[in-house]
Amino acid sequence: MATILEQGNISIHTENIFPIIKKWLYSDHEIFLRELISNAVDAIQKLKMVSYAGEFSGEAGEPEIQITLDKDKKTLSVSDNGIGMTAEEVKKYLNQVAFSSAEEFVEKYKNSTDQQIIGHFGLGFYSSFMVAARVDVDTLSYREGSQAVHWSCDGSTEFSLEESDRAQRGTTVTLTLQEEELEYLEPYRIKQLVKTYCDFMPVPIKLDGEQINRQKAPWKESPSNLTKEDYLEFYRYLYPFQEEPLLWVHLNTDYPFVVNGILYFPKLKPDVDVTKGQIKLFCNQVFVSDNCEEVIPRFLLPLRGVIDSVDIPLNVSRSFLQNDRTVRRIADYIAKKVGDRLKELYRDNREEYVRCWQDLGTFVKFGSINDDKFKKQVEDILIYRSTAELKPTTAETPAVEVQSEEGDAWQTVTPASEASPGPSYTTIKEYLERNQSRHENRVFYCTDEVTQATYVELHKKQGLEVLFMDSFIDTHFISFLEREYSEVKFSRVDSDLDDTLIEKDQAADIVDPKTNQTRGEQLKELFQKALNRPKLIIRTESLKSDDPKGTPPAIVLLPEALRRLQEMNALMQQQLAQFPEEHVLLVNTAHPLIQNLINLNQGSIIQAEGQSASNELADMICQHVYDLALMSQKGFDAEGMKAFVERSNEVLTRLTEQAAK
Ligand SMILES: Nc1ncnc2c1ncn2[C@@H]1O[C@H](COP(=O)(O)OP(=O)(O)OP(=O)(O)O)[C@@H](O)[C@H]1O
Repeated sequence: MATILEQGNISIHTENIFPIIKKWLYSDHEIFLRELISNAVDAIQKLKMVSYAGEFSGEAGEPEIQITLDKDKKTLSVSDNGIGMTAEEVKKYLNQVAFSSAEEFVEKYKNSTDQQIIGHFGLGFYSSFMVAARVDVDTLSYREGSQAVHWSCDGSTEFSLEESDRAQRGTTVTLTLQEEELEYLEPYRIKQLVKTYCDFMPVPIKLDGEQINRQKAPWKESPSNLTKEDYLEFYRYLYPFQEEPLLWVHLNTDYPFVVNGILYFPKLKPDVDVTKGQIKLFCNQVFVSDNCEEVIPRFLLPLRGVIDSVDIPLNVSRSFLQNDRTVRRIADYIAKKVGDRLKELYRDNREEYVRCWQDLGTFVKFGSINDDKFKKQVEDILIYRSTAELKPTTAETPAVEVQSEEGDAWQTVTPASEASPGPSYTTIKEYLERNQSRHENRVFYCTDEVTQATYVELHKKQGLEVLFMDSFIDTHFISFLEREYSEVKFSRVDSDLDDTLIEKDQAADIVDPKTNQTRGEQLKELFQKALNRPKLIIRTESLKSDDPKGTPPAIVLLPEALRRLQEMNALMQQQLAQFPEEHVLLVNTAHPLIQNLINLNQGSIIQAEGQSASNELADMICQHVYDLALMSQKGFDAEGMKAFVERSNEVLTRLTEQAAK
């Protein structure tokens, strides 16, 4: 029989602390394991420290934590080969420190209705009583000549302390589980918990001899020790079966707060919910939370990876966290690092920057709209694909100031590819400077390269530079740019035609003595009659070109203000913008087809009263020209498509009949 060293009452001030602990956050009982393993890790680290300090000269052995499950005895034990405790320490730490921290915690939160406590850290050792009917601690201190001791407590405020015959240094905490907590005897459940909370703890955690944690936490390593493959491997580990990230940033600072972490830029998809964070929050390699929406700026939510900081308060509510000064400074630090990373890539590897821009751009734009500081940081590296043929970008292009701190490493996923001309990219500033003499303070942009191809081509042919603003965030971003550059007018290529695209057409003004109408008026009337759309505005202009056949016979224009109104209404009603009936059909009088049309129609006027065959054909061709112009603005509905096909066949039949005559 072991010598009983002491029996007594644990000094606590809150009566019946156990029922409160047991009830505390029922769903979070599982954190007891995290707490026990954290204590075991601490005990192992402490042994290292006393060893370094020369206070321990014995054999430390390989650090390790063992979890043992015994279904018969209904026990779960966590065993470490750390520093251990003397009888005095057991009394001090388990009876007083542990209890007082548990008491303090319960005191603080027992009336709290806010269940959103971020980490539930600090409950410590006594969280065991959430699941255990009895807790036994068997421990032997590293101190020479120590007597091993056994502490036991059955959940009441009474404890017993006896001598133990334990021979190995370290501590074993054994929980005899309550009947309703027997799930913690299942190996799969323990593996799952270790994987969630303790995967990156720096000591091997073993269950039945098998190591069940990954142990290595790359974010704690020096960036210079990590290869590209290490970063990628870690990403795949955290987010299996996902596309490779574009690039990453390794956070590593000790002052004025401690933050470590690796943040990855994933490829952004329009359907990704950017309001849901996927960055994992850790505290000293212990998993805290699956998102840290309160810790990082909103616009950084699309990023993935890990942030680890002991300076983020965890026993607080999420709303408190948001307003915490240190947390806000940490958030600013992270945003700045991300901005620096992008600037560095822009400066050092422009090709790579451009390659990733399709995805990065959305992110950078989102950040610019949402965060003024970030906007200032990245405004010079916001680029747009342009129709201008600019010189291939090189590393010598305007340098961007990048602040780098020792220890921060920036890596890119793909090495710079061989220089290839590729598409040109420009900043708005460069665009405005380049085009100042031709169209001051005016930016032409295109939101859909395919449907707006005709318009882009028209601009290009006349040497007007068009920017592609075709990512899903760009509609919002253009409004943002307009606020930023208040003196600049942004016009979509299909909103109106710049004067430089139009030639003064003398012929259109000639009055036909037979009808007393100008050619322009005749055409307008012809189209009005054929199309019969009262809201349609018909304009006749001669489009400038060396080869009129190369320009379209007609185009549909949608005035900028009108289109935006439409888009806004649609947004408010959460619908897709409908194509407004009120739009402009610009008929290109320079095109041979339009010239022929006038002749065809005139022929019919002379020929006969009423609707002649050529009259009919002219009408049909008008409708056809309109349909073709409309096609680049909107698709046909079923009826429109049917009419278009039928008319195409009819027009072709008539034309072939005429040609065969
Ligand atoms: N496995 C162990 N080996 C050695 N000492 C231990 C062990 N477990 C607990 N202790 C001692 O008991 C004390 C109380 O533990 P407890 O978990 O309640 O609080 P803590 O670890 O100090 O802080 P926290 O509340 O953040 O967990 C510890 O500080 C430590 O000195």
